[in-house]
Amino acid sequence: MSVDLPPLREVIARYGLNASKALGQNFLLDQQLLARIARIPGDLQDAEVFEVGPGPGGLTRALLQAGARVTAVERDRRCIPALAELGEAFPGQLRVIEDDALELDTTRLFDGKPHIVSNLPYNIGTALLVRWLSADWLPWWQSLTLMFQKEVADRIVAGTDDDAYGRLAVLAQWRSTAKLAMPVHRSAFTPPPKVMSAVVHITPLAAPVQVDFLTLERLTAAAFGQRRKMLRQSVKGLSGALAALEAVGIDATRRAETLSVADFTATAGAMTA
Ligand SMILES: C[S@@+](CC[C@H](N)C(=O)[O-])C[C@H]1O[C@@H](n2cnc3c(N)ncnc32)[C@H](O)[C@@H]1O
Repeated sequence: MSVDLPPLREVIARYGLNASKALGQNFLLDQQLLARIARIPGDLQDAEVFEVGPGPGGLTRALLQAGARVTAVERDRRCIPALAELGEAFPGQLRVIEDDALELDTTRLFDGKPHIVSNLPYNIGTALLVRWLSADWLPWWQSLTLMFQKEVADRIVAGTDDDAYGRLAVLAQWRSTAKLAMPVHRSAFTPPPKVMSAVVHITPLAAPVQVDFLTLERLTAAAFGQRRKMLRQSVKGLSGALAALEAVGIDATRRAETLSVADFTATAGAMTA
């Protein structure tokens, strides 16, 4: 849809949206880049999208222009009038909620399963991701398209051969496919952050193994908490972990980083069997 909108810099100036470091505000203003991010989840015509931290609304515009129905949660009250103005240009397509995304109950917000698309505030990005990965057995979302610091993105998509492989990779990949969709240079942001960024695209596997998420979280926290130690040392304080390793035939003298995602799910499964 082609709608005439004021340049984002003008919106920022008009509503006095000076970037706040405490709120992790690094805005994206390049509409072409934003349109590319909005294309990552696929065709969004009439799709439900959940966005955390719309700020002045750059990514929100791109999502609305792609035909999505967007529910956006923003903690910074200064952004709300700018977003209300944006909503007027796309009647019936934008719902803005002023709240802290960490406090918001998303269970009753959507009719179907939304795509979650966000340029996340870096300070809460990992916490939100782990929550979205853990919420239910069958996720309440269709896909996640999320901007992270490049170093965090690498940890999410890492395979066993990568230095970045660890707890986050296992939690992201045990029932999903996680891919690096797009690197984003620090100069694309206003103000530019110190580090590079990347967009990660996560989609649920069609037929994942069933595992208790909390058990998997505890197992990976213990195993990677002391990643250079043998498993028999690192997980010995975790009830049932050593017996589970033996039950699934994993040698406890191995280190956590040598176990595949499937090894972790099998062990967590044996711990709760
Ligand atoms: C990295 S900026 C992204 C802004 C905009 N989406 C863009 O791409 O230019 C992160 C946004 O998240 C908002 N934010 C920070 N903490 C939040 C929280 N706990 N809940 C909701 N929004 C939050 C900030 O105010 C900011 O607008």
